[in-house]
Amino acid sequence: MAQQVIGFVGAGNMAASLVGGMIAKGIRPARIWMSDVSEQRLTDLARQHRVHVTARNEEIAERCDVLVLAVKPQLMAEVCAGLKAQFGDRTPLIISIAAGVTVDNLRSWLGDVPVIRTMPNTPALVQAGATGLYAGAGVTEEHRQLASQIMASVGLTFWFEQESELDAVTAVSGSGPAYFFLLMEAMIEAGEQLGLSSHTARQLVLQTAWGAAQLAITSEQAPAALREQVTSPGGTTAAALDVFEKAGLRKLVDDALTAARDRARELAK
Ligand SMILES: NC(=O)c1ccc[n+]([C@@H]2O[C@H](COP(=O)([O-])OP(=O)(O)OC[C@H]3O[C@@H](n4cnc5c(N)ncnc54)[C@H](OP(=O)(O)O)[C@@H]3O)[C@@H](O)[C@H]2O)c1
Ligand code: PRO
Repeated sequence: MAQQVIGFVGAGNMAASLVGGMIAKGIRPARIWMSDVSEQRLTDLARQHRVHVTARNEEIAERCDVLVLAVKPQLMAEVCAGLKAQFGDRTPLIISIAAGVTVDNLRSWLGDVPVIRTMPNTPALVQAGATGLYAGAGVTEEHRQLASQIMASVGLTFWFEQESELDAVTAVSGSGPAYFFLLMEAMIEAGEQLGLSSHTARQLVLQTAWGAAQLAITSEQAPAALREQVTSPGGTTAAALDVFEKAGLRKLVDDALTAARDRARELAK
């Protein structure tokens, strides 16, 4: 990757996951700046990752070639106003990771700068992320490659032609890790109820989740076929799956992802 300096505005959960993954992949910490309102958080990140930190977002705008906007969507307008004042004649590449916030929103606050909107997820921390990207007006092929390189350093990347698709990406993979964590929590609790120790239930559930994901990723067969291979007719798995299906799990998942997609749309307003 070229030697551009990359600044993160907002050093919370998602920014820390991206930075942790980028550094583990070999990007030099000296090329990374992070700003936040929490001095403690910055101190911890500087100690952990050896990145540059500052409490002034303006310093990121002054120093960095690429600005990754990683504050909550509701704060984005205010934060962008502070950044814009520092650009002068420079037009840094803007990469937003905020849910819902559109390229038009961002360019109305930041002016005529190239904006790439993205939706990563927290498994970026272990280079197992999935990121959707959309290029707005003024984005060059070089900008695209730079954003691809940053996000590809922490997992898979997928470019989209329609910006609206990023709201669906948010519902599927941006929020997605939380759905799987919820299922893990529920399975660990159920395992404990069935008499396993907390430690054993946790180990069994996590290894099973990891193994199922690895199998699904590496197999040429669809998840439905892999599920059928676990399910002996009249056996234990069939008994469990019958409970899930009768309770309307598929409809529940559909409703949940639609709610996430709709919330992303609302955040744009
Ligand atoms: N978490 C995810 O899984 C995920 C995935 C994809 C995309 N995203 C997007 O990533 C963005 C950040 O989400 P997050 O989950 O990482 O949230 P977060 O943990 O709350 O991180 C945001 C950070 O920004 C700080 N901050 C608040 N005001 C600021 C300001 N004026 N200038 C600089 N920093 C400021 C916050 O500090 P305080 O906490 O002290 O306010 C916090 O440390 C959101 O737009 C979200 O949609 C998140
Ligand atoms: N976390 C952010 C949210 O919950 C965006 C996707 C994952 O809004």
